[in-house]
Amino acid sequence: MTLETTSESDIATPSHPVPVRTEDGHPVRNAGLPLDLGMFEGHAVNRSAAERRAATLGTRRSVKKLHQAAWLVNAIRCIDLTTLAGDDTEGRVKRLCAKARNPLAGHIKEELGISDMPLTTGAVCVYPTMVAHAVRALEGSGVPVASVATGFPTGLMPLKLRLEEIKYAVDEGADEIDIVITREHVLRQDWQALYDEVAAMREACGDAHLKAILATGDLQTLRNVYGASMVAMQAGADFIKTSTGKEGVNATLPVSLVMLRALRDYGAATGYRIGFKPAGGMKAAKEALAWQILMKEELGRPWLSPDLFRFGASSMLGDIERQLEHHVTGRYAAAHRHAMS
Ligand SMILES: O=C[C@H](O)COP(=O)(O)O
Repeated sequence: MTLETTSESDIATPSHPVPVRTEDGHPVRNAGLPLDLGMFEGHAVNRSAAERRAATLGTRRSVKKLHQAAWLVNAIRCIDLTTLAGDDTEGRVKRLCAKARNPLAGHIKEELGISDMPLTTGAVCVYPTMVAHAVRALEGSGVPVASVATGFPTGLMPLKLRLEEIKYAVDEGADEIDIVITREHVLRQDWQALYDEVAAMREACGDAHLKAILATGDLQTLRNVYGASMVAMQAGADFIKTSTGKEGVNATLPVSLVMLRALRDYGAATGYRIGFKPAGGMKAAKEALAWQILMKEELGRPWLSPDLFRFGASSMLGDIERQLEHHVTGRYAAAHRHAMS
């Protein structure tokens, strides 16, 4: 099974290359930079060009039918399987973790010829008080636990408490922390305040990786999206993420394109490879295809791996499994058969 498209571009050669992996094989973490407004102020974003570019992704037949199954299996590897609901319970988290360990039914894996492939989701993503349940349920699986923190989803809490929340989630065993930024800092163009808060959050994370949720649906302009992406990376974010899933508008392809261009520009300037996580509202397998095509065409093959790419989704896995079942049997299963995703 291969991941083929009609076109692909690799990230520009960085002017300051850094090693891609550490000696023990882990990706080198972004060390950040001092705040540098010159990297984004005055940067124009052409909304209609971004929308036109995004619109072609869903319509071009750039993933041939034969390869679609491989792309869908790859999407599973990159899902942060998520539950972020007010009525979350230990039982729900345990069921989600069981699905993360074993995301695809045995007969589908068998028909696809991947029975021996160790397939899991990229992570499980939960609220801080659910982290310990997830850590226990995922023990020995290698599936990381991600926790939202910092007053998710709005972030409107004193910074001291937001930093305490990060430390709590890390102490409970979270490997990754999905923080939210203060949207007002972006809307007021107070880049120093944004930089300082994300840098403090990165420090509070310690060894846990920081994913910076920009809540792009609240940021008003694509220029703000580009600036916020750049400042989050300068402050040391390991991933930039579009949305909480709770804004009026969540992940969209045009916004993702702007974030990826920022990520590419930051990579070209520093050599650091930053991850990207579109999140919120993605439910269909065809969306998993469109986003992966975007990643491959904008950044190249390394950004098709869970080290550098995640989907934040509570209900996309079910449709992916359904499409794969159709691929191998020619029939669609009822949606409730793949309910826990
Ligand atoms: O970070 C993940 C999102 O909260 C998931 O959003 P969703 O429930 O719309 O898939």
